Amino acid sequence: MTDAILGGGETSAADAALLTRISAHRLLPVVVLEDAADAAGLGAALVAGGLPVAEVTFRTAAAADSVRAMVDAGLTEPDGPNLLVGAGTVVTPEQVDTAVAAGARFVVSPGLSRAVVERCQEHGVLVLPGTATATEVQAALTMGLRTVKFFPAESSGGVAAIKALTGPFPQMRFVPTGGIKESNVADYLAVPAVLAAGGSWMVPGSAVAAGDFAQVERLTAGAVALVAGS
Ligand SMILES: O=C(O)C(=O)C[C@H](O)[C@H](O)COP(=O)(O)O
Repeated sequence: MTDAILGGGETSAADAALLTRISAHRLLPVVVLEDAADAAGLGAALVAGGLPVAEVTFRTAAAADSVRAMVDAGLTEPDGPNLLVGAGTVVTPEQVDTAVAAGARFVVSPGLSRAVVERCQEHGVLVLPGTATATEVQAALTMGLRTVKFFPAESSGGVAAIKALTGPFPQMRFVPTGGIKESNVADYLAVPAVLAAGGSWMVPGSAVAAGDFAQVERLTAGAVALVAGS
């Protein structure tokens, strides 16, 4: 198989650079914000905890404003906190437009949608669509992708499933998400095909709602320490 047959290899240099950053952090915090007023504090807590990356899920009405608030607070400044902000739970092309306009640098989907992938490609924004089966991974490959989310990771076979998928798809890299926590994250990160692991345990909704960013920072620092070297 060649890249020509498969619709082109991944990625622009910009996408490759973002993947390198995500890979270096090893973790992709999945953030749910009900109120954009909490976004800057939450982003700052992630930065202070040593994990300057956030996937802001478009499950809430506050998502786009939350992304914008992080940008407006200066958190994404390359010479400053250098927080890498993306959008999660993006399921329609219109949401891609909204997320990109708000300042999202990457887009994550729970599933694989050609319409979403193509809209991201039109914007030139990195997309990590969800896959859970060989059929979906193969479809992503034909869309020119080489890195996908593996979701929902634990209930889709976990580490064993990812290892099995790397047999027929040695060129694919995975960002497993869903059911990953402190107790199993190292098992995922030990798989060479795993670029980073997504999770929400360092950003509990209760702490965010209470404005307890010190707790978020503590949990984030703990997560960073846990995966150091893995
Ligand atoms: O909605 C999406 O697009 C998602 O990305 C779902 C999240 O990946 C999971 O909700 C995170 O899973 P937990 O770490 O188990 O909380």
